[in-house]
Amino acid sequence: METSNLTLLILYLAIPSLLISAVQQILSWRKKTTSTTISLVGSSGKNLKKFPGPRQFPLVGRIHDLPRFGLWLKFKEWADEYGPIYTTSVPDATFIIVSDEKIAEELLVKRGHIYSGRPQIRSLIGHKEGVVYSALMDRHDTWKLQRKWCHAAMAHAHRSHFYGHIESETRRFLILLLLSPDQFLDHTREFCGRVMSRLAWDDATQGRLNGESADKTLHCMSVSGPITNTMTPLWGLPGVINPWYRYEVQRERELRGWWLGLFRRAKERMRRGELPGDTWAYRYFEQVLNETAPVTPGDARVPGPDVSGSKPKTQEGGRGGKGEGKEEVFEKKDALDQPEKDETFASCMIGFLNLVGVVTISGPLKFFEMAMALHPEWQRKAQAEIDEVCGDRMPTIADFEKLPILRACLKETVRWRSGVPLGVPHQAERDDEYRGVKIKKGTIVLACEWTINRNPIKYPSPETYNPARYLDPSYPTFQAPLTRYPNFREGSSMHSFGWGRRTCLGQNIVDDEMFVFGAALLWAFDVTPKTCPVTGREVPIDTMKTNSHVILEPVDFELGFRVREGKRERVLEGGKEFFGKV
Ligand code: HEM
Repeated sequence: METSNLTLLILYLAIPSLLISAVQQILSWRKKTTSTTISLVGSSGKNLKKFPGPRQFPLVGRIHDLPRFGLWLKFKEWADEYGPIYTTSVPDATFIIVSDEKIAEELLVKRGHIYSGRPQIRSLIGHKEGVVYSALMDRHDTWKLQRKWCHAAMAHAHRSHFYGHIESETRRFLILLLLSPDQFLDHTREFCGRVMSRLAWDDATQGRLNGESADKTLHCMSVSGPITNTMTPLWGLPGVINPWYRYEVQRERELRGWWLGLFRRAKERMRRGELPGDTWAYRYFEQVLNETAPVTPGDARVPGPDVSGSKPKTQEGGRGGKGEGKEEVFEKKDALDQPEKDETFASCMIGFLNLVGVVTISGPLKFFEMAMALHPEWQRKAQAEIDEVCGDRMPTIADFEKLPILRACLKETVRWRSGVPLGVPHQAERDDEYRGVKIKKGTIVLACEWTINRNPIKYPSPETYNPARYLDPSYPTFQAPLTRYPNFREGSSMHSFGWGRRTCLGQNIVDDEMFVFGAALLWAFDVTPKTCPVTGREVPIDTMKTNSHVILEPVDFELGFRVREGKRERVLEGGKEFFGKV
């Protein structure tokens, strides 16, 4: 059948479902109008308040002028018009959009016991229930177990500064940049994918796939993704004529199968005593052997105590753990024969942690590369600092305290071009009232990061890329001592990582990974805009051109990377671990 015929057939079949949904909408709208009218007149006879916001239209709310791409820009425009808290709606959902840190704090942190659910993303199957995407689950036992485990695993790895994986992958990245600078966007994302895959399974070869898979998943969960995320009634079409549903079933099956395969391969290596101790998989299997691993809720076994303080199985700078405790592992190997549902639970828990850590970091790193090219004055300041501290050796996390200018450049990058510009939506788990306004269970509360980052009082001249905000005491975001601040774990501007019970679990690795990558890049290379070989002019960079997922990466821009004097040999030397003699 030709595509156009197929489209006609789909539309033809979709019409009854859309009509039914429209009738349902009218009925529920009438019901809502009546109850809203009643609730607007309180027992005292006074009108009750409601939040300001754009005028809502019957059936559609404001769906017609919510762009599928760059939604945060529209939310900022409305914030300028309606203030720091306003309401809007689309069919099936009411939103409260918050653009002020204090209000977000009051709702999402102080009232975290109410506002910590996650709203339904239409095209992502069963995400609220679990077990696949912990960041998108409602606040139930599966989420609690996964969050607790991931939190402890991340904290444990951070104490060893991620076992040197970041430095080692950075050395590989630098050599790739030397060899094929035009592919810097791919190299940057692959770097992030490899760090995560090493941490998860000791399998860096999955790094590229990790990025691609994260990209596909993000597409499916974004407003800009499948049309069924906005035209939600289409999701109700029967499976045979529902290409979006069929695609999603297949995609999720592949994702889970891939994670389970990696999990089982790691388990086999654990049985043979060959899995390094510097991986999250090792940590989990060790807990299974000690019967303290978290298991699927409802399982007869109860999860044991948090074992994050257990002795690390790595040695400084080395792989460690290989073969350690080998005999004991063999003796107890039957304990690793788990029910499939426990394997699914654990493989998704580790798999998702590994997936979420790829583009969340590669987006900000790509923006950092862009910012350095556009602001050579800041690049030079950061390089002067790096040269003084590190000289001929590549920077490592040990240089953290001594490189505040570099840290300020990184921190300002995440403010200037947010990686998660909408924030991640929270959902009211029950009815509530805030500042005299009733908020219904199910309302979606969005603290819009893009707008919060543009508060002119906290961030004067917010559109300007200005790392001095974190270095100069005259700015409201400055914090001392500069040996410690700015960073991505604490202090000012932590709103970038979300709120309350759902706060990001990746802050530690963001802090280490962005620091080492940024410092090493500027140590080895000068980053410039690209010069067109034909015209000799600079190729313009559109700093707003990004994908439009919930997590942003800049796209379609070119840069030049010139190895700095005396650094070529050093870079080649550092890459030997991966490439031998290049
Ligand atoms: C600059 C990079 C990053 C930014 C800006 C960021 C931001 C965020 C935000 C805004 C949320 C939602 C918080 C909320 O709902 O209020 C979140 C959640 C989360 N992040 Fe990150 N993130 C980053 C990197 C990472 C990394 C590298 C990892 C893991 C390796 C990670 C793991 C998570 C997880 C697991 C959640 C879900 C928490 C939950 O729902 O319980 N993030 N992050």
